[in-house]
Amino acid sequence: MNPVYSRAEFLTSAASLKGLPPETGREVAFAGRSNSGKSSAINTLCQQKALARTSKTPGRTQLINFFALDEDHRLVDLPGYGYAKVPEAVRRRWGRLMEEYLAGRECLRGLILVMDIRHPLTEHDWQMVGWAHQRQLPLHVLLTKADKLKRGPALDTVRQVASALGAEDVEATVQPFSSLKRQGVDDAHSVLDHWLFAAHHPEAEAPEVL
Ligand SMILES: Nc1nc2c(ncn2[C@@H]2O[C@H](COP(=O)(O)OP(=O)(O)OP(=O)(O)O)[C@@H](O)[C@H]2O)c(=O)[nH]1
Ligand SMILES: [Mg+2]
Repeated sequence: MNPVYSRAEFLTSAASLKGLPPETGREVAFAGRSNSGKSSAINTLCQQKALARTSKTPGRTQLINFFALDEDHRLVDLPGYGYAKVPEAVRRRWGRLMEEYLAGRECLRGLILVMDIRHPLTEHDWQMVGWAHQRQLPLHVLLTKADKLKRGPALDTVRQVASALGAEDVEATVQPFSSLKRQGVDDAHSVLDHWLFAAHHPEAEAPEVL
């Protein structure tokens, strides 16, 4: 494991786009329904118990939480969605904040979409997929709480989700994950390493004219 993850520290919380930290380096955001296990996944991937606050009560916080791996690399815990008891005005505000963050944040290098393996691809999940697709942001799906299903049904769900995304022409990778059992940690680290730390490919850029 890349040692930067275990060195992660809370950086800041933002309630609006004005509160975002400066756009230095790269970041990867974790989005998902309330209670899907985003904060738990961040803690598991960083080998820390209480880096991101987890809760049995969904829909508590509407903040974007930033965790610094080092000066130039961040993991971002986005506010959860889909919680029925949230008032309409809060929901609308959430939509605007997410859309603007996802569309405008240039240092954002990829989106990890976290879904409970027993309830994948809700309407709001598709909205996140759509926003990522619009700016061609790489997308990786963590199907969390995989410990709640037997291996066969879990793998079936992985295939179903991959094919549902493929049918909409969305390029994405999909994996089972469990914070409880620490399942899928290496696969998720590979994706993060690639998005956050892989070198740019200079050949993909326009050649300099001498
Ligand atoms: N069995 C099991 N439970 C999990 C797993 N991951 C998270 N949970 C539980 O699910 C609940 C919600 O987890 P959180 O990580 O707080 O979920 P969240 O997506 O950050 O929720 P919000 O911050 O409200 O959006 C907690 O009670 C966790 O203990 C997992 O892999 N397996
Ligand atoms: Mg959370």
